[in-house]
Amino acid sequence: MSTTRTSLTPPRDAVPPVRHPDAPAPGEPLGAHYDRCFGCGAGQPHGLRLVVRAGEDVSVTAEFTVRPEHQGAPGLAHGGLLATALDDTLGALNLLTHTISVTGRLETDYLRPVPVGTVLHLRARVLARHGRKIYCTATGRLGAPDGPVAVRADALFVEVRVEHFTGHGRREEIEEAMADPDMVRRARAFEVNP
Ligand SMILES: CCCCC/C=C\C/C=C\C/C=C\C/C=C\CCCC(=O)SCCNC(=O)CCNC(=O)[C@H](O)C(C)(C)COP(=O)(O)OP(=O)(O)OC[C@H]1O[C@@H](n2cnc3c(N)ncnc32)[C@H](O)[C@@H]1OP(=O)(O)O
Repeated sequence: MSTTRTSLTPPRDAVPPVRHPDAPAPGEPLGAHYDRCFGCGAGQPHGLRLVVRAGEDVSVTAEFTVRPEHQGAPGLAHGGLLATALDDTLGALNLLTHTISVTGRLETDYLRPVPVGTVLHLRARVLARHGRKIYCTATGRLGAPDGPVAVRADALFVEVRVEHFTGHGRREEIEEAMADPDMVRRARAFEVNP
């Protein structure tokens, strides 16, 4: 892979994103894309347990409460975990567009420290799409949806087929996921999305 692909600015002929007609209404919880996801899964005891909701247009909101196990310095959240929270919130946009895409590039700005105990209010939205490339952006605000911005990210997600997971994931987790009819139904439904 080339290491020179740095632009996160959508090209001129990128198209606006489309919210899928079956996407949950604004304010509705989106649930986890995978129960054992480190970001949003309820079945992941060590995870961030993000609570994600559909937003307006092609956007989502999420809340993340910073716990003591998330520290990088005394009393402050670890930057990598904050990037994870942004990444997972961006990933939840898949549930609005009915697309399966993965992070290709994530560029994060850390603007303010985030103390333990903070509720970080995250918002992500898709800016544009160009072929398989999905350009999106996210912010994390301290304490309230209109609080000061502590972290932000621009990202490029790349659409993949379900074989991305079945071909690369460890066999035992893939078999477990394939045994879950909801998971398989969702994956297939997303794949036929034009
Ligand atoms: C039963 C199984 C169920 C499976 C699940 C089903 C349903 C769930 C539904 C949704 C949930 C889906 C995902 C999870 C969501 C959230 C979790 C948070 C998000 C993550 O945490 S997700 C993990 C981290 N993520 C990775 O683990 C990716 C590793 N990586 C790769 O797998 C490849 O690298 C890939 C696929 C990215 C590309 O590979 P590829 O071979 O398919 O495509 P290619 O390289 O040709 O790129 C195509 C075009 O993207 C441009 N491009 C690519 N990479 C770029 C970069 N870095 N910078 C700038 N541009 C880039 C190229 O320049 C080209 O552009 P152009 O078309 O203009 O030439």
